[in-house]
Amino acid sequence: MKIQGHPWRTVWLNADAQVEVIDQRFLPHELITAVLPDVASFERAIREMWIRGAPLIGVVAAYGLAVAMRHDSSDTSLLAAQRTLLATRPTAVNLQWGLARMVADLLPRPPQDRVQAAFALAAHMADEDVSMNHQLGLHGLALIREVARRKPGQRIHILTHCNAGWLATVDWGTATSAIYQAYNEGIGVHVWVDETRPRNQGASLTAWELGQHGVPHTLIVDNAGGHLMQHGQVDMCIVGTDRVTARGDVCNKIGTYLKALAAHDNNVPFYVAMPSPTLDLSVHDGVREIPIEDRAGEEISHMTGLDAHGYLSTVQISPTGTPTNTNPGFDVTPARLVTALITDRGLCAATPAAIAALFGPQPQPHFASAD
Ligand SMILES: CSC[C@@H](O)[C@@H](O)C(=O)COP(=O)(O)O
Repeated sequence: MKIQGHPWRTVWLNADAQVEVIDQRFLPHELITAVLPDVASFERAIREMWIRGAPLIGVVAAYGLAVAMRHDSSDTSLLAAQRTLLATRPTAVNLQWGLARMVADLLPRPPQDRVQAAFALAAHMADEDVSMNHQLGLHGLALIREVARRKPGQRIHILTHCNAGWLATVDWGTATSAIYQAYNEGIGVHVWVDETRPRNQGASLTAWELGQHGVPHTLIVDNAGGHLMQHGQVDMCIVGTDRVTARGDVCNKIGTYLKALAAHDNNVPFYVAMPSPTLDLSVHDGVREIPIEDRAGEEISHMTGLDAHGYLSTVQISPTGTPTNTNPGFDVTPARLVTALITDRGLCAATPAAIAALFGPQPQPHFASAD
């Protein structure tokens, strides 16, 4: 998508053939990029959320293995890099998926062929992410067009949570892909952007990227969604996901579940945009089986933003010593609250039968243990 009119992706190979990313920690206030020269820098970039969002984590991790091969293309180096990167964030299945796909391709090759093959596959995965997101956006677009037909001349209000925009992917985004495509064809969309405490990905990232593209939007506090739904001000919710189970449970940023409950209570359709790599057929009961990332308490007790002089600064908002040791990064929305999954293969009911029919059995990936 565009930043100040110029097309960008979130990850690319620069003129020196180094992997470069947008360092999202500084958005929306500063647009800073970072070069990732070795596995340690990839580990930091994923763990400390310089880059984030399930699809992007998968692709950046794939590039991390390519860079590892450049330094040492042995089996030992490949598997060690896989283990290191796999341990960075537990919830988004795309991380396992991206690493496993790379290892399955590289391990059978002689070490001297691995660097070229690794960069080629990582680039292919980046391009594939872009086309899958575009494709699933077309299926979401059909849903938005349908609402537009029922409300001629009126705005279509779409609520989204966290950032499942292009910054969470290589391009287009998942939840935002349909929104960008609807906007591009002149449909009057308006997005309610949940701020998404504690890290505020909605306020800092979704609001920024929608604004850069010109999509009308309003930032709301996380607690406002239910009220807006009760007053008929939300036509549909579209969120992204970090992992969908074989029976259709959806893991996504903390707070998604509450939005799904409110949507259910108010007959507002609740859609989940899911590219194929985010489906994990090895998991059924999302609440019991998906590992939920436990994050630092400072995300609750502190906030970062611009101060009165325009400098980025961090302030404490809770009393010194208040316990903040419970900070789950994600929650699971049970399948029964999901109206449909918007996937690159088409719309899919969040049921075991519909998911199996559309996605079939997955080949077993080659996973290294994270411990
Ligand atoms: C297309 S991204 C879907 C999800 O990854 C997104 O909504 C989300 O939960 C991101 O979490 P984050 O912790 O910022 O990586």
